[in-house]
Amino acid sequence: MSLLEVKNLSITDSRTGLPIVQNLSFALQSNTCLGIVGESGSGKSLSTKAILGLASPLLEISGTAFYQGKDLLQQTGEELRKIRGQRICMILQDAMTAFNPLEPIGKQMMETFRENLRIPKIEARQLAADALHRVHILQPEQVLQKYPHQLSGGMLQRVMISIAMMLEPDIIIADEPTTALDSINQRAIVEQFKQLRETMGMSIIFISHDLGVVQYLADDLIVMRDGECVEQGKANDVFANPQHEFTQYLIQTRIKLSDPFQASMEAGVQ
Ligand SMILES: Nc1ncnc2c1ncn2[C@@H]1O[C@H](COP(=O)(O)OP(=O)(O)OP(=O)(O)O)[C@@H](O)[C@H]1O
Repeated sequence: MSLLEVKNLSITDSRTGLPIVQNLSFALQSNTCLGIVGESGSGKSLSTKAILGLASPLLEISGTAFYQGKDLLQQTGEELRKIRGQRICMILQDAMTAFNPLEPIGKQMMETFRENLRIPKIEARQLAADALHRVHILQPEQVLQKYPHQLSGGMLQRVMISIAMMLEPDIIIADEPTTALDSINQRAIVEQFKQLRETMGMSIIFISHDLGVVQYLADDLIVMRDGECVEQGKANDVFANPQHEFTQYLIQTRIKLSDPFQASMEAGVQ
């Protein structure tokens, strides 16, 4: 049985009546990575946000998204908040917006752990330090004292991933987590996602423009254009033998854009 099964997800702008996403269906199996690629504005982010109840209330959402016997599209805000904190985590492209700029990173990590894992303060503090250690952040105690603006984008991404690691969700949805990073940081983050799956058994939905990264990480692939899925299948098959002309075009043109990532992979830079 699939961990998450989305059927006929459609999203319409209720102000204009215009469809934004149409009849998107996919299944996420446990301990696999599903890559979602497609051009900008094709509805990749919005589809996953809608599933988690994070889309604007001005959008009309229909279809089903079953997770553990529950249709996420029918849950209350409170139930979805619980699921988001504990079972399905979302990691955003711009890590800076995920943190409160006015509080140190460590305090924010502790609050997240205390709320979702129901552990005492002292344990939460230790967990925050352990979390940073897990993602190879040196001198974690010092980093815990820092405010978000004092850390680089790559570092904040790692912090977000480390929080997700400790919460041990079933699913991590990563929305272009490497787009804002240079190739060395990109490589490190991609390796961390790989580890999440391999060592912690999580399932990942990985949204990206970078076909090289997706090819490296994904087991299954969805290709979106103009709010519709134009092709889906096993990632290896799609990359080896793309059927839809849009996928062929993407693979021919976009794979070149991931040259810096490929080069860093070949050089073995960590
Ligand atoms: N609240 C909203 N109201 C109306 N339209 C919206 C809203 N949010 C997003 N859209 C539109 O939905 C479409 C899909 O946006 P989405 O962010 O999902 O694209 P995307 O494929 O993730 O693109 P990118 O790769 O640039 O992040 C876009 O045309 C966007 O303008």
